[in-house]
Amino acid sequence: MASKAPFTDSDTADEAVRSTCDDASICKRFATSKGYWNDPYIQNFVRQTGERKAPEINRGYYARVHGVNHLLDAFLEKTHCDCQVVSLGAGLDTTFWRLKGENTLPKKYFEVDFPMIVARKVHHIKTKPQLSKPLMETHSADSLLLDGHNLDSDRYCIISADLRDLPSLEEKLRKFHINTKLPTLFVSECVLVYMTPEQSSKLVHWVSHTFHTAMFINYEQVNMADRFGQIMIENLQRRQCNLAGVVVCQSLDSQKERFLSTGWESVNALDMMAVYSLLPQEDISRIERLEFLDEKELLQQLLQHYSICWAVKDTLNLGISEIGF
Ligand SMILES: C[S@@+](CC[C@H](N)C(=O)[O-])C[C@H]1O[C@@H](n2cnc3c(N)ncnc32)[C@H](O)[C@@H]1O
Repeated sequence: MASKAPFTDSDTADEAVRSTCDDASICKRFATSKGYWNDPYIQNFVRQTGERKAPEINRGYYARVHGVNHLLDAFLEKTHCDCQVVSLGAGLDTTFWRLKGENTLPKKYFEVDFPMIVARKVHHIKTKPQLSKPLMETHSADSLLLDGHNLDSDRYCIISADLRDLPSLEEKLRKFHINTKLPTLFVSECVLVYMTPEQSSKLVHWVSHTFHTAMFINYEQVNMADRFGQIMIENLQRRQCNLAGVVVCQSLDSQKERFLSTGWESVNALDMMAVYSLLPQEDISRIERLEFLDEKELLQQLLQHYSICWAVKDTLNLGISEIGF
């Protein structure tokens, strides 16, 4: 009889990486409860805990969510939603429901994460009408697949896969009818940093060589070689969370190089301090009135240690290389 593989270090390491999904959604839920932005869906995935988050954390998440959404919405506009979106390491993200509510859904919205995270997400979708109802509205045929490991419908698909296993990821995306000829946006938020540089390079190389017209938005750490960056690394290591790809997070140039060396036509990168200053200032004034911020310097340091990098390959000449802040 085949015996079950023993529990390994990599199981512990992957468990620590999966737990970052809860960090993100708990922080997003807290920030929305304070009024930083509106997300009526996230409460279905995470309960409000008594734990408070510091104002600089809330502002950091505001910049992250608005920065990524700004680029994502621009891509949907340029392609008139005649496109696909693939959210890598999507966790408990709620963007599908936002886009459904705003009537800007792409042709199909894909998400990928580890099987355990997908199982949790699918369970919430099955049991919460606020999540399942919009999904059913976008689904015409009676071929909705909803098992513990995947969800597939006309417009929304959640796939269990390990992003480090490219052949398996590709097979699953094709099984769920990804169309490599349709303009496709890939999004990752603090995901590639948990893979080795070789693994993330292979992934971004595969995207640029497989999709005719594509964009990749990557939000993650930057300037990690300084003292503040070292403290961030040590804090995560204390939770057994190893940043296997941290060498790519040394600078904006090293972030860009990952894409320039893998066949993308144009690449841009900004740290989140710059993004924060380029977001609509009327809304920034509103959120800055929500909570008193004592530690202005800490906010600055935090924002200088995260970045958005976006890369484009525009074979169809849709003008997506013009997208920016
Ligand atoms: C920091 S969380 C971000 C979640 C979500 N995108 C958000 O911003 O709310 C990172 C996510 O990436 C997933 N992830 C990391 N490495 C992965 C891998 N090799 N394969 C699949 N998912 C992975 C984790 O499980 C987790 O859900």
